[in-house]
Amino acid sequence: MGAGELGIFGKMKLQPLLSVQGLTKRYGARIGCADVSFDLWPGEVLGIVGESGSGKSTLLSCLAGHQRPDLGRILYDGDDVLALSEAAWRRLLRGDWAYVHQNPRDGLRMGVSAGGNVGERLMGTGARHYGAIRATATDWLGRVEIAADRIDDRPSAFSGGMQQRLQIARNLVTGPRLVFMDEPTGGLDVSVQARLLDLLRGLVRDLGLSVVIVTHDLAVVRLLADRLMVMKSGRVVETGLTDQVLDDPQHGYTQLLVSSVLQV
Ligand SMILES: Nc1ncnc2c1ncn2[C@@H]1O[C@H](COP(=O)(O)OP(=O)(O)OP(=O)(O)O)[C@@H](O)[C@H]1O
Repeated sequence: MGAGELGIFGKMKLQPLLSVQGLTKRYGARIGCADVSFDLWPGEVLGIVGESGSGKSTLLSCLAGHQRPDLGRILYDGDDVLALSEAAWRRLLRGDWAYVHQNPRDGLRMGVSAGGNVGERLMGTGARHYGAIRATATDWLGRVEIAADRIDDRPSAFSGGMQQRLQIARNLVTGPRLVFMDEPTGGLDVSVQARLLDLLRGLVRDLGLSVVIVTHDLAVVRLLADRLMVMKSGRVVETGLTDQVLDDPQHGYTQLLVSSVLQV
């Protein structure tokens, strides 16, 4: 293939969107996560599962820039994100990356209206026209099944499920390419969880999102994740296609996890 032909393809799908190599984070003598490596391809959903204390949150917080790993590399679109300038980091976090917290209060501004929560993130990427921002916010509230007449209400007046859907709208309004999710359905009633999962699945599919999702709930990854990574004591013990791992687990720990013998 000549150089001209390569140019046609550019960066498109020739490299992973996210490439993680040897990521390690210790808390003193204790291991948070150790030597974690994986690639995430555009449009792929990777589920990270494991019992409490297995290192899922540590890994996610290092990936999303909430903590700095002790060792390892994180490449996003080929760029070393640990070497980015502050300004470049902020740009990434404002638009291209999104983070859905387990507790919507951690991802929303509770004193700002629902429309303001969505509009604020849009403004962070340069949107300035009030009418256009409000129209986009209204559209996004609709996409997460929040009635347009709630646009001026504060999230504190919303149910837990609505707050979580609003947090999702706030995150996705900028059209991020990479979304981190930390137990997005945790702490919700079972029926609310089912509706949220359905919504998330539709959005992920329609928008072609690349997602890293951490959960202890295997039903969540069964529905959402293309591929699974199983963690134990900070290390990856098994990876594979979701159905393969759940239906035919190879590692003893995964077998326990799947048979629900482990308290996760
Ligand atoms: N801030 C911290 N200081 C010290 N040790 C920590 C800290 N955060 C996590 N750890 C330790 O790191 C290891 C991994 O914990 P982590 O919270 O990442 O696991 P997890 O799989 O996300 O668990 P959970 O599902 O309960 O959140 C555990 O041994 C934990 O005690």
